[in-house]
Amino acid sequence: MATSKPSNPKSKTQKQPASALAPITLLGLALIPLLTFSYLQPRVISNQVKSLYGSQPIIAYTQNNNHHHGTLSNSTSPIQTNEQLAAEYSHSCPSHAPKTHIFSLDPLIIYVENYLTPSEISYLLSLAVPYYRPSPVSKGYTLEAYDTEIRSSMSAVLPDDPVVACIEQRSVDFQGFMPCSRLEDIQVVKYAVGDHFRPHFDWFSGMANPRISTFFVYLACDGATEEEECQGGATQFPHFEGAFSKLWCDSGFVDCEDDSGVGGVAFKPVVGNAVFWSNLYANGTAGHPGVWHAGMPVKRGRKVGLNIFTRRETWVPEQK
Ligand SMILES: O=C(O)CCC(=O)C(=O)O
Ligand SMILES: [Fe+2]
Repeated sequence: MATSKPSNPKSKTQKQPASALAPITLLGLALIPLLTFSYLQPRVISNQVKSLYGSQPIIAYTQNNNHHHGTLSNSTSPIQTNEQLAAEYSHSCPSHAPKTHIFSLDPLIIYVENYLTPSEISYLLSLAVPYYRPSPVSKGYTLEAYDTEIRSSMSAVLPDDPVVACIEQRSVDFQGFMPCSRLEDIQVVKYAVGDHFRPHFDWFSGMANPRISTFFVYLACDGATEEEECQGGATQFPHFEGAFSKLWCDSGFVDCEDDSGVGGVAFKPVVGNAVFWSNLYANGTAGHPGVWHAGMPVKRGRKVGLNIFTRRETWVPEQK
């Protein structure tokens, strides 16, 4: 069953439960031309960035079922164009049932297969293009700073958009139907060869409104040719101390040949999949040392990911 769509996709208000959908669906149908029109308009987006979008190239990704990282291939379902996807998502968010695996209870780490569909991934990759800027780092209490020794990559804060709104809704529903207002604007991050993010917490001490959780979703891991995959670029949790089944290695989700010698666990960039973790201890205090994590250097090709951060309280864009 589809999830209803807020009339303003970026209003980040809670969506209606499915049972209350009928009148809203009718209203939604009546609003389609309006929303489609609005999708084609320039949007004012978070803080600094203002831009037009709408005619980015469509990257044809297809479904991959073989659990290895790389681009998506061998589709069974047709890929929608960006325009089709935006029109559909403006009407209602489609149902989506990703497959979840608890990796660890303490810290809480959940692995999600197919968190995003191939069409959504193509869409986000196109949407991000005009917004890439060098990725900032947060240093203690200071605001944005740049230090490529700590973090080298390009980040794109995504604009107000119907597909983004549905992915945000999916992300708060996953977390017990939280209000959408707790989410930061979601961010695409792109790593070329040699790019990395040194070990860090997404939460830091002194954050007035801490990031309580993170989704990191893999959008691309590709190389020079269509068949080639990226190498490196795992998301590593060097202080993770728990044991896990060898099946995590066999599935291709965890890099068990990691040669960095630091132990812990490293998740490979498997396109479409996500790692979700809580930055908190079970009693709600931040931050759990087991989720200290890094984006390992990319050794070949490019890796693109999506950060979805949830705050404890309503997120105010200026807030760091
Ligand atoms: O690139 C990764 O695997 C992790 C990225 C990350 O930790 C972040 O952007 O905060
Ligand atoms: Fe991080």
